[in-house]
Amino acid sequence: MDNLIVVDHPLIQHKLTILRDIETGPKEFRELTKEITLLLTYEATRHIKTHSVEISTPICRTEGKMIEDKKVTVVPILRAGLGMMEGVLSLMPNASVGFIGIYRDPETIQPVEYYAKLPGINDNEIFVLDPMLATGVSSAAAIEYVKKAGGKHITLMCLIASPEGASFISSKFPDIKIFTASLDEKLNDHAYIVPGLGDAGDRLYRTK
Ligand SMILES: O=P(O)(O)OC[C@H]1O[C@H](OP(=O)(O)OP(=O)(O)O)[C@H](O)[C@@H]1O
Ligand SMILES: O=c1cc[nH]c(=O)[nH]1
Ligand SMILES: [Mg+2]
Repeated sequence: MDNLIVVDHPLIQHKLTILRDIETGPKEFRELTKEITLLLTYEATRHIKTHSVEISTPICRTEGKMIEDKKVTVVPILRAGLGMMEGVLSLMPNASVGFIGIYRDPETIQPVEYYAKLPGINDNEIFVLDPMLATGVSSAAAIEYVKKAGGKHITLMCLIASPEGASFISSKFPDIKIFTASLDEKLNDHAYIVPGLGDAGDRLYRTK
């Protein structure tokens, strides 16, 4: 899978290990989700354009490079993607944010879309956020929605991907890169990622 990038930096591995631990409570879980996402963002934004600006240092005039984060749109998939949002926004505070609400029906394992509000996305760089790429149906539904709204430059960021989810997304959207902190072993009979971290939304918001 050429379009799957596993960002297995030691700092990310360390934080992901604590995140997975069943003993880690919601406060730390939220902090780690933000921190890992921030580190993933560093890699996932390598391709974004820079432009030259002239500035004065205390010594002389010089040219520097800057990004235009006003042309970036972040799209967390509710609920659990919300936990990743601040990690991206802390590096690109002028990005616009769109929200897509999707939950996975536990019986059918099909995505149920219940909310969507996207800003104008024009030619923006779009980062879809979904912490768990399990079967991939939720991310695929969100990507389809963003594409229908005119999104062209889409990157998917997740914390943990399953082989099944990663190959589903990469065959459906060969032009989309997936950045993940880990490619896990497999899905279990309930389509949960193994070893995974359980239900990301429940752990972020203590709903179970
Ligand atoms: O790859 P998939 O098989 O689609 O599974 C992944 C999705 O499942 C979870 O959402 P969930 O349905 O638990 O909703 P929540 O975020 O509101 O908890 C998770 O946050 C992903 O969006
Ligand atoms: O392992 C999984 C699969 C789907 N959703 C989660 O939150 N975790
Ligand atoms: Mg959930």
